[in-house]
Amino acid sequence: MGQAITKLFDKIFGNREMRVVMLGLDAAGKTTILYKLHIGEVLTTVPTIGFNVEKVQYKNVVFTVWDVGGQEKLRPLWRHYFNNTDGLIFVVDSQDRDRIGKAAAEFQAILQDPLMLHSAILVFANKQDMRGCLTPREVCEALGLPEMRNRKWHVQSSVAIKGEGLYEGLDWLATTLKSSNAGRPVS
Ligand SMILES: Nc1nc2c(ncn2[C@@H]2O[C@H](COP(=O)(O)OP(=O)(O)OP(=O)(O)O)[C@@H](O)[C@H]2O)c(=O)[nH]1
Ligand SMILES: [Mg+2]
Repeated sequence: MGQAITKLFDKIFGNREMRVVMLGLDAAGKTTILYKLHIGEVLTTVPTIGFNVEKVQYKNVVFTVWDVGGQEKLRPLWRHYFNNTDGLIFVVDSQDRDRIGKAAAEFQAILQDPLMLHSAILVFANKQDMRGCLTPREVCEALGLPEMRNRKWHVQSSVAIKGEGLYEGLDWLATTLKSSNAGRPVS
């Protein structure tokens, strides 16, 4: 009995490991976000060909974050990262008004993949420091999130180069994933 309670307690409050895939068009700021979270610094990035993967600990959740290159020719490869994914982080360059429609089309395509039907969705409306950018609400509407039923989603305003909004986003993801009992206990 005591053991069963301890196990239950661990399941709810113990450390958990979550697998997260971070996608978005090229130059949205994915790699900047990953390394700001991982080492606390802004690195000079080059366009990602392939992927970067790092572990990021937040509170008692260890996120394994896969940051996949967003150039057009690389996007068909995204689906290879969908398996066993607990959460999707979709990064939008809020200043790139010309390509918000393209970002929305790619976003909708990801969500329709059978492997992604149950993943929680965190959107970073990034580059909020840029003049004339779309507001987080505009990004939310452009992506079609308000019409989305039966999905857990959240739009977080961010400035990756200053680290603003990043931990707030992870906080939502950690809380949401834990409440749906996603992820695996850390062994
Ligand atoms: N002003 C501003 N620039 C940013 C912000 N976040 C990222 N950048 C810049 O945007 C450029 C692209 O950032 P990356 O992190 O390389 O973009 P990415 O999404 O990884 O791009 P791919 O690897 O090609 O898919 C870099 O010059 C970053 O410094 C931000 O919040 N504000
Ligand atoms: Mg990159």
